[in-house]
Amino acid sequence: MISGEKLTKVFKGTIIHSIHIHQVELLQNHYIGVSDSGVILFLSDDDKTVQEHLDSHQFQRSDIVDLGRKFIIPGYIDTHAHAPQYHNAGTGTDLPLLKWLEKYTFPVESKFRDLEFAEHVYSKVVDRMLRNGTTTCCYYATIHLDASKLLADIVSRRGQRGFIGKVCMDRHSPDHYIETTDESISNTKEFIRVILEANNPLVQPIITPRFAPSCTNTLMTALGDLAKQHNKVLIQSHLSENLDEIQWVKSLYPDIPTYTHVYHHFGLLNERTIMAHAIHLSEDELKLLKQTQSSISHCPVSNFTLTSGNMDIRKVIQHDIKLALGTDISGGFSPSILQVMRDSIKCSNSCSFVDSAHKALSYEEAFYLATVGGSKVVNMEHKLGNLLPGKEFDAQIIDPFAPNSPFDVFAGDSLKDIFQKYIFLGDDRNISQLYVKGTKINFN
Ligand SMILES: Nc1nc2[nH]cnc2c(=O)[nH]1
Ligand SMILES: [Zn+2]
Repeated sequence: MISGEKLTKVFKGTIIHSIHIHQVELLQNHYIGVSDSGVILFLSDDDKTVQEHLDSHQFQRSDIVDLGRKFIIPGYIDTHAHAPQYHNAGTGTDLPLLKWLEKYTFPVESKFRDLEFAEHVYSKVVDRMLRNGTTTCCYYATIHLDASKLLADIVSRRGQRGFIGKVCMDRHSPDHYIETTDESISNTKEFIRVILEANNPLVQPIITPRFAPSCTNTLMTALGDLAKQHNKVLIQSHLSENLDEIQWVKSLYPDIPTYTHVYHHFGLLNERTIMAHAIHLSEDELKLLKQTQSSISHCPVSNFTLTSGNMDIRKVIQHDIKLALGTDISGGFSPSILQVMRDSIKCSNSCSFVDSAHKALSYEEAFYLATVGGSKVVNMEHKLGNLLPGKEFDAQIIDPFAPNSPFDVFAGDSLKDIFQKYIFLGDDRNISQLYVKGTKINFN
């Protein structure tokens, strides 16, 4: 038992979560108890054990919430999303990365100097992410300090867990959307200071060089130094997404062997680093990511939409690189990690068409990546990812029989069938309740 904690919530019914990449546990007739501080105190189907917990906390059996035909799963972890780009989600899907950045993305991001506009879009994106079951999100904001603070504030007010990055870009960017090197460094320092001082354990800063081409060597060096100084703060960037981008990096750094080595050169690869996309990596680059304990955020919806390519997920898993999923709003058009899970399976299926040795990703593995995988990538596997005792209760109550549910359950369907139908066909209509650290989120 975890001492000193007051038991405030007990649910009885089906709990579904991952322990290992190949294994989803479907636990029926279980009890899960949550403390007032949002920590899971027990998860058990043993009557005697449960009764002892209830007795020691003087918790009345009549206060146990029976889940009925609903089930509890962990909240989803989106390890790569651009909050300002939510404004464009579902549009501008006709261009590859570099043209897409120039035509659609930089123009919309530049509008976030206007705090009223920022408040409007940021409130919508955080609500939309929560509505889709994302309890933790790694957000890129924009270059604007005030709007980035505002995003952190909105995430905090709505009760989501978030890593918020003020984007850094001091070169190769349009005149209307660029910062000086000094501004980028001093505003990043200020942003980190303000977020850390706010002292909300759910909301953390994340160091965010947009990608190597948009940061000068001076800026990259300063961000590497900052990462060393703040040795708990995560780092996020983009890596090897598009062939033209890779060529560009090669021309900028002819003396550095690979794109991945560029980040390493500036001290930006370590166990706190999340690299989005990482599609076209060589063996040496995969080895470097593993050696530095850096992570990959796999963003297949975006990779299909921007025609960036198929990441070979099996290769990444075989290299034992920390791996999770990202929506990459709005390169990816969907805010739903369920959609990302489905596209990760499709991407892997299509890898198997050209490589018969490629074992396609299962839905169980995709679910693991969306939950436990995410927790490892944000270095919070001791607190998040599944519903084991001692972890924090970031959870979704899923109702497969919700009114207007997008799928049907038939008499012969097993629990496993129902869960699989939810993974492939479910959506926000199936989310009955959402919790972050034991606190129920009110949907707007
Ligand atoms: N998908 C994606 N790739 C990028 N590379 C640099 N910036 C971006 C971005 O905003 N989205
Ligand atoms: Zn991105």
